[in-house]
Amino acid sequence: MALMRTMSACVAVAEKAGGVLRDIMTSGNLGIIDKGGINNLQTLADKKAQLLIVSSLMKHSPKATIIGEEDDVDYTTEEAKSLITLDTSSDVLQHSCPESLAHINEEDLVIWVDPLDGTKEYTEGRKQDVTVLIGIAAHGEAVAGVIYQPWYEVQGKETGRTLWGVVGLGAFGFNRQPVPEGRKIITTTRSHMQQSVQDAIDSCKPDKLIQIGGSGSKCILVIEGLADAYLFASPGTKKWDTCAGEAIIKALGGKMTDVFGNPIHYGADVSYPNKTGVLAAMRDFDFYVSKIPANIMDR
Ligand SMILES: Nc1ncnc2c1ncn2[C@@H]1O[C@H](COP(=O)(O)O)[C@@H](OP(=O)(O)O)[C@H]1O
Ligand SMILES: [Mg+2]
Ligand SMILES: [Mg+2]
Ligand SMILES: [Mg+2]
Repeated sequence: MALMRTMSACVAVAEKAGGVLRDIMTSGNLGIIDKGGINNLQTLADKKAQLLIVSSLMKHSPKATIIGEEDDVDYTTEEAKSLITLDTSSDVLQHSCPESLAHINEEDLVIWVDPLDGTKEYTEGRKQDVTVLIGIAAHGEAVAGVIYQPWYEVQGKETGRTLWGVVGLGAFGFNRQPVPEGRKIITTTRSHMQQSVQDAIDSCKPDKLIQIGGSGSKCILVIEGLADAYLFASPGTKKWDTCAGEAIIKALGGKMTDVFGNPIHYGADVSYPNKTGVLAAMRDFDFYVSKIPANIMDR
């Protein structure tokens, strides 16, 4: 039961954090900082949303390990206290914990927090690419996750939406399109393109390529059947980019690994970077793995 209790808080705080992203975008004062490297930005929204998420979860689930993307956030301030919420999601709490995860205790949980995924796109006003990601791992595996999309449009209104899932229970909050047999639409980065990424895609000979910002947004394309694979043959993403999406994709019967088909480990002491890239698909997973050249990351 610990997992569902913590998950219910993760869903509620992801939605609240989405409100922070909307408010800061509306204010027009993004406070953009360059963290170094290629298109590796931070804004006031990344920091404030992480402050809200992590201080709330520390209070709600104090025995869990919580790891957030931004490393310069001070949780001891008055602002941190004022942002704490102990809200939970009744949508989550109305489900029982799947049998396979019922033995997990709060201290077994590692929560990976990406307060704003798609920061580069956020700074460019590409709001549809932006998500809040909170993934929960237990014994090194992604087991539950929430993706909140603050600017998702319903009938022309930016109402936002929440996708969440638990392995063994299922996933909720989206519509999966029927997908034609054998179709190969690949989605990948738009702001971190590299030769190795292009080469891996080319060897899969896709019918179409969709380049959008954010790891969460690309997971959503795969989840909804608008893309068949998320392929990024490069280092660059970190555990907080992939944990939530992996859990939801797995809950639906799909798979996410590195580009060679090796599992991604999410234990508290793993190194953050996904050094050997990301591959996710709901079907034909082995096809994509079979097309990746063994030396792809050396290019
Ligand atoms: N070369 C790189 N350097 C730093 N971050 C990278 C990166 N490649 C990908 N990422 C991070 O991975 C996430 C998805 O990237 P992309 O949009 O290129 O697919 C983004 O998360 P954030 O926006 O949370 O930082 C992005 O910053
Ligand atoms: Mg970032
Ligand atoms: Mg991210
Ligand atoms: Mg981020």
